[in-house]
Amino acid sequence: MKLMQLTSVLTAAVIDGDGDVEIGGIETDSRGVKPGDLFICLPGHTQDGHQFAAQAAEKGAVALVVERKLVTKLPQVIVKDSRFAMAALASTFFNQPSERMKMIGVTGTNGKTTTTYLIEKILNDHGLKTGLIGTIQMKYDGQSFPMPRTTPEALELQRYLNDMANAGTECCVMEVSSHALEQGRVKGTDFRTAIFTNLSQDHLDYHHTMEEYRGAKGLFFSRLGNAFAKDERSRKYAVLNADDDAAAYFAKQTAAEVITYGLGDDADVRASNISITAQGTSFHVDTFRGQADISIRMVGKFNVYNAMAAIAAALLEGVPLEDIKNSLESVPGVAGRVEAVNEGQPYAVIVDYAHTPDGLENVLRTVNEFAAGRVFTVFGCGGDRDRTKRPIMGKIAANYSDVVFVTSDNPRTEDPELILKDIEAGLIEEGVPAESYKLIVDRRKAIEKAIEMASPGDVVLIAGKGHETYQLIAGEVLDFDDRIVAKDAIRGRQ
Ligand SMILES: CC(=O)N[C@H]1[C@@H](OP(=O)(O)OP(=O)(O)OC[C@H]2O[C@@H](n3ccc(=O)[nH]c3=O)[C@H](O)[C@@H]2O)O[C@H](CO)[C@@H](O)[C@@H]1O[C@H](C)C(=O)N[C@@H](C)C(=O)N[C@H](CCC(=O)O)C(=O)O
Ligand SMILES: Nc1ncnc2c1ncn2[C@@H]1O[C@H](COP(=O)(O)OP(=O)(O)OP(=O)(O)O)[C@@H](O)[C@H]1O
Ligand SMILES: N[C@H](CCC[C@H](N)C(=O)O)C(=O)O
Ligand SMILES: [Mg+2]
Repeated sequence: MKLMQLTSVLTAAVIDGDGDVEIGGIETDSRGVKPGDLFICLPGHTQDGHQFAAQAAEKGAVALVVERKLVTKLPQVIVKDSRFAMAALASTFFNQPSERMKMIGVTGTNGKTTTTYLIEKILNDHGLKTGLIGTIQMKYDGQSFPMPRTTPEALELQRYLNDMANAGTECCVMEVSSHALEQGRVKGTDFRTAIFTNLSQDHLDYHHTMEEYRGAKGLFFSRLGNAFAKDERSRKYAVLNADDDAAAYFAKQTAAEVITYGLGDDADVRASNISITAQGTSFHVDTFRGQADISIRMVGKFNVYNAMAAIAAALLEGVPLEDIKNSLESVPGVAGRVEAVNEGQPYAVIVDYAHTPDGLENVLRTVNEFAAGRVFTVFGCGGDRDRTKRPIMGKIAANYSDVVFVTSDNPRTEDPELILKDIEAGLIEEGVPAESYKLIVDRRKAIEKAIEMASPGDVVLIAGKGHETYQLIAGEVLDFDDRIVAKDAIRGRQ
């Protein structure tokens, strides 16, 4: 495709130089440029992509997209916002892949991964070829790929969506993080259904205040298109958790048809008679397409919410409620989400990805509902991320546990001991006696210690890292999997 043709989607962009140059690919990282590429200079949070234009040229870039004119021999396309340009050019270059599939997106502080997994399962069982993009992986057409982040950057996203659509995928269900919305990573992606799970504290390092954080999530709903399009395929839906205060705000922002779920009588999809055991959760559900009694194999009231969101989304795709029920009941669980580590030991060990105050409180409430004995919680908080959540999570852990093992999550570039101290501040403020908690920097040792102390009937909850198979310490990526470490510790004791 010629530069002029590709960039014609950017009405106000100015081309300085030869617009007839042939563009073979698009790249935003100079280190990955291949001959024939168009290099887009992005102003980042730590670096300015404009500084790498010369390096990109050396590696064979044939044109640049810039926000300010550079001294260069290459033709350059001058734009106001190169992130917007990236989204527009990527979706054009890859032939608008989101218009070739039904796109379902899930945003919210907690429950995105779980909800996307449920929807993917229901739609695939129904015979709709469905792909998935999110925290754990991307998968479609029997293949899966690990993902470095929850929501890919616009350029990668359009590339992946194109691969998916070309493989015959009919629906794509993906997680849409608040970072992605704020950075415009899903601009150029045409969503049919936007789902909201819940809003609670996280990422205040990035969004600063809860209002800003809510505003970022709101972008998802305000950007959805027309609810009343003539052909059904083009209609838009906002599926909102009516029990969360933010739902009313999102409902106001959107031009899509609002479908609600929750426990209240007014919700379009509403659950009642919730019953939780260590094996799973059962509930009754009333919907705009009938009612059913459903028993899922995942524990926790919060999973009833995830299931309701999935039910609403699947009903909108025409899946009968009876089929939805069968699919939901067949899901064994999602990796690293309330995942039991079972080596035949007389106490329970559970690995969970709760890494926010609300997530931790929810999973601990659930654990307390079925724990026959004491509850031991092993957890930490990630470094280079929201610091204000640390003491809050410390308090929550103490309130719902008999003993708390405060340890490292992914310290990244921070001093691990100081992160533990931030969490301890919450424990001290709460007046938790010193014998009720331990600070153990080494996560393996903390897990071993908790498991060593467990008696029959006790529950050891290991929270924060879930499916992760690594630990990020001082810039290094070390092998670490809570499930394997816990297994070794259980076996070591036996
Ligand atoms: C805060 C944030 O989201 N940062 C993302 C952002 O980084 P940045 O703006 O700092 O980029 P930068 O390093 O300054 O570089 C600017 C430009 O120069 C280019 N560059 C840089 C160096 C070089 O040698 N050559 C070169 O061309 C870069 O490719 C980039 O285009 O753009 C980068 C490239 O796309 C991302 O990798 C990076 O994600 C970082 C790694 C990250 O950790 N993000 C997390 C916080 C995140 O996005 N998390 C959410 C999940 C949140 C949730 O749970 O809800 C997610 O969606 O995963
Ligand atoms: N609907 C929910 N409400 C509150 N907490 C939840 C909900 N669903 C899951 N959780 C808790 O949050 C943890 C993370 O769940 P999940 O991975 O589905 O969320 P996520 O939104 O994808 O997280 P991330 O932002 O890291 O991608 C779970 O392990 C569980 O403890
Ligand atoms: N998506 C979340 C993951 C946090 C997982 C936790 N293990 C950590 O490293 O903080 C984030 O980017 O904040
Ligand atoms: Mg996720």
